[in-house]
Amino acid sequence: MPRPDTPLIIALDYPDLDQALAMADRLDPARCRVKVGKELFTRSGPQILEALHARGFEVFLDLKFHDIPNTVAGAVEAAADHGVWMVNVHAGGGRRMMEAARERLEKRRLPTYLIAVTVLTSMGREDLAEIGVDDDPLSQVERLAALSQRSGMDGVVCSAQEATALRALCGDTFLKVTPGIRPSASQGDDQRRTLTPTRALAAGSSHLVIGRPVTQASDPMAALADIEQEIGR
Ligand SMILES: O=C(O)c1cc(=O)[nH]c(=O)n1[C@@H]1O[C@H](COP(=O)(O)O)[C@@H](O)[C@H]1O
Repeated sequence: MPRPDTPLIIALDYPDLDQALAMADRLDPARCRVKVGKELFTRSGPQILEALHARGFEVFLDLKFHDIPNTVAGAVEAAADHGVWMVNVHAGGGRRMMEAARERLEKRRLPTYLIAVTVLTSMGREDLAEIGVDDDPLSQVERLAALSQRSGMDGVVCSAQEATALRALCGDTFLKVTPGIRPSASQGDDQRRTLTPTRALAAGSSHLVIGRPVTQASDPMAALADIEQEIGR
């Protein structure tokens, strides 16, 4: 099946397999990718990946691994063995952790994209101060993105607010996967650093991760169609 030519990744943030697949069955694998996160994977296990692959979806397994290098390398290898399109780690785990993960994929020639989370989009300057980072989110994102690139990552997770700066710092081909996408009319929820789909793409996001604005909409398909129309797809 050809790779979908779309920046959209729909976050299947549901508490069980049935609800996640009910949503997936309404989506078109030619028009979006899907993301499986911590809640769904912890409840359903790898069978959700098999079910989504059987439906033709490319899957971003978002488990944000953050542990010692050997443990993360093994976890990333396990994810890649499930055939996922993309997997992520926390850049805060450091260079040796990211390099170990990259080396493990290289050794097995596994094609899964490996990206690193910089600063969660739910965090603002005050949240960073509380964990001892006395800096603005942009500076910390730039620092961690540069480290991620040096450590062999294919890209980062960041907010779209930082995408333009990262394009200048890390180049066009370095992936900028951006959650915190909020169509103008909808709410921010627990997100702090948000942008609309159109502005996110204009800023240089390579992929838009969208959850609640679609999954919690009264008519999810209409919400998705609005977003596709907004970004000209
Ligand atoms: O790695 C992620 O996907 C991620 C990183 C981040 O910094 N912020 C963030 O929101 N996410 C994920 O992106 C999705 C955003 O969902 P909504 O806020 O509902 O659109 C959730 O599944 C989050 O777990």
